[in-house]
Amino acid sequence: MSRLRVPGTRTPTALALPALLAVAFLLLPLAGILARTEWGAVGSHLTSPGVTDALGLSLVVSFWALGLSLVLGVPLAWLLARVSFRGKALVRSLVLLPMVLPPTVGGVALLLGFGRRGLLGPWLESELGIVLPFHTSGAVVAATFVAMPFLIISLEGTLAGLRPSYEETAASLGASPVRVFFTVTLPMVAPALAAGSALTWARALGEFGATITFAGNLPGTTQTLPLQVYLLLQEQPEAATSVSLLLLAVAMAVLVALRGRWTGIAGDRAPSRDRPPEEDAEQAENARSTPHPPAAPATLQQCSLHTEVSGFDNLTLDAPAGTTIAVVGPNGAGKTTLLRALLGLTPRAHAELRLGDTDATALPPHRRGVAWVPQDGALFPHLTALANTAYGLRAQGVNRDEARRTAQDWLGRLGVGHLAHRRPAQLSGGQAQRVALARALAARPRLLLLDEPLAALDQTTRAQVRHTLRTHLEGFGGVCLLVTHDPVEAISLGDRVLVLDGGRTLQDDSPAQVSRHPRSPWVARMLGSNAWPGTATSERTLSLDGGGTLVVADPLTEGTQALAVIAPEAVSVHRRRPAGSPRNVWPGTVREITAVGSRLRVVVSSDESPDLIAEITPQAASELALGDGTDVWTSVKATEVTVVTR
Ligand SMILES: Nc1ncnc2c1ncn2[C@@H]1O[C@H](COP(=O)(O)OP(=O)(O)OP(=O)(O)O)[C@@H](O)[C@H]1O
Repeated sequence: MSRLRVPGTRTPTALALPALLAVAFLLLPLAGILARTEWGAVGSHLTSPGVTDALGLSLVVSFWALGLSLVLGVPLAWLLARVSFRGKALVRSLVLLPMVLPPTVGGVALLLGFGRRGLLGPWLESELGIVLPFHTSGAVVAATFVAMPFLIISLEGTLAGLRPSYEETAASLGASPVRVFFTVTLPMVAPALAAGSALTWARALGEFGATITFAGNLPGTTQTLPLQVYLLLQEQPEAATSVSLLLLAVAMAVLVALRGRWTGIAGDRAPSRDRPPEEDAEQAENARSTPHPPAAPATLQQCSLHTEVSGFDNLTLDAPAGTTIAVVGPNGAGKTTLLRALLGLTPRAHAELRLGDTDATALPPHRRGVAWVPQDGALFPHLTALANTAYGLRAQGVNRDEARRTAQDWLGRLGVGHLAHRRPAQLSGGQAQRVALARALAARPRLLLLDEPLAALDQTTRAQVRHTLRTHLEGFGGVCLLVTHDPVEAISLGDRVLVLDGGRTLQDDSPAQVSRHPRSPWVARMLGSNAWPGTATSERTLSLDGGGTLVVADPLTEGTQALAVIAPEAVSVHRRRPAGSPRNVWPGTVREITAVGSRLRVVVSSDESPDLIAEITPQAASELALGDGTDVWTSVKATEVTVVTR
């Protein structure tokens, strides 16, 4: 393997010298221990009764300290990472304090807090009969005091970095908060928890200052190994060296085992692209495979939807069972807020929610029966596709075998049955989306929420997954809300299109109706049409907001605000001014030509009208010799203009 050296990064001598000195400074004491160890006597030193007693005590104390740190520190780390409360910065400083405090000062503080004459000590003694100083429990308290911060800070950082969508999705599949914590949160932070635990244990094992100050140095009771070393150093220096060697070896072993982990390898890994080589072939095969027929109605809940949302979003929505509603709208329109309100996951909007006969308004997210597929799928990275898919059923109390059978069946229906034992990192984007959908459907939701389910996929995969999605949405008994920015998705998947703007319903119609009569320029443009707002100046004339006039066929009342929608296919492009029937003719200049499928979209700018998009065949474009900057005439028949009054 060749090493790459960035040009111009020669090791500067001025830095190398002090750096080498620093390494030597750290190394020399360790070398001293190794050099002065009487190797032949190490065995007898380490097996002498005093040392074995101290070793046993050290293990007891350090593991108790670790246990206490886990019991107290994990909840504290969770609160620090997840809950905002007053005084949080102060609590965090308090947690870090033992790391920077001289341990003897820590010992004095413990005496004043928990000692016989401390704040809590007398109560502990009179009520519980516990006296900590000169007792093993005192050594445990001292070790916990100095070691627990290592656990808390490593865990807090990882928990804070964990995307909430995993836990929220788990709740939407029916898992209670406790179940979510043990089956999603903890496994995902396991590497950080293990690293923090190892450091905490090592720190507790090596604790000296606070222990000797608070708990004393009683052989067999509080005299742990580090205290033993201190004692031996005065009476038997060779034995002290051997015990030091043992502690050094333990510390090194912990560091080697941790290599780099402490700095936070969370479970929240970016999906690696380490797909097995057979993947592409499988994907191709997968694309060809026909999905299973939609789920049998018995496994699905046929529920209608009635909701009244207030807060940032203000709308009422009614839909019979089996309806798919495509939710569209510009950025910030409140689409995600609507979904989160239905899930019960946001304080920004409140949803009165009725699903079939059930009033779900007051139910917590995991009892609503509202399954959510977030944009990235949020498949649990520590579980296989099968376990991911079985998750909702398990959370709802279905036994393991049955849950797995049903999950396998759903994966099969979505054409990814053969990937059941893969982890999410070993799936392609399209496969992961199918698994995420299988997971949501397997949980038998009453309402299904899909947040841009195809956004992360490339064009080809998108078309395949869209097809799969359509097949399964047709078989889904409940109502499905599907947020999308893609007009093709909205029109091809939605039975209805709900257009939001500023948190309100702008339009809620069938796709055909929305395409024909878009209620805002944004919707019209999203659907690819020309949309010109204006005001009627006579029965058939619209004065356009962007300048110019437009003659329309539908009669208008003077003064009416209206939106004129012109499909790009209805725009004709000419090199000379056309004679004859069209009532709307403008001179202009070609500003842009782009290919859309087998046709060309031509954008024409004009001084007499707003920009106009025309769609023509490549043959027509070549006959007209069109290019950027070509002077042209455009025309639109009055009968081709759809007028939507506002
Ligand atoms: N946690 C939050 N705190 C405060 N404001 C928020 C929060 N989340 C969203 N918003 C604001 O609420 C409004 C609606 O946001 P929302 O995410 O629902 O929009 P959206 O329609 O999903 O947009 P996009 O298409 O960009 O995803 C936006 O103005 C956004 O800035």
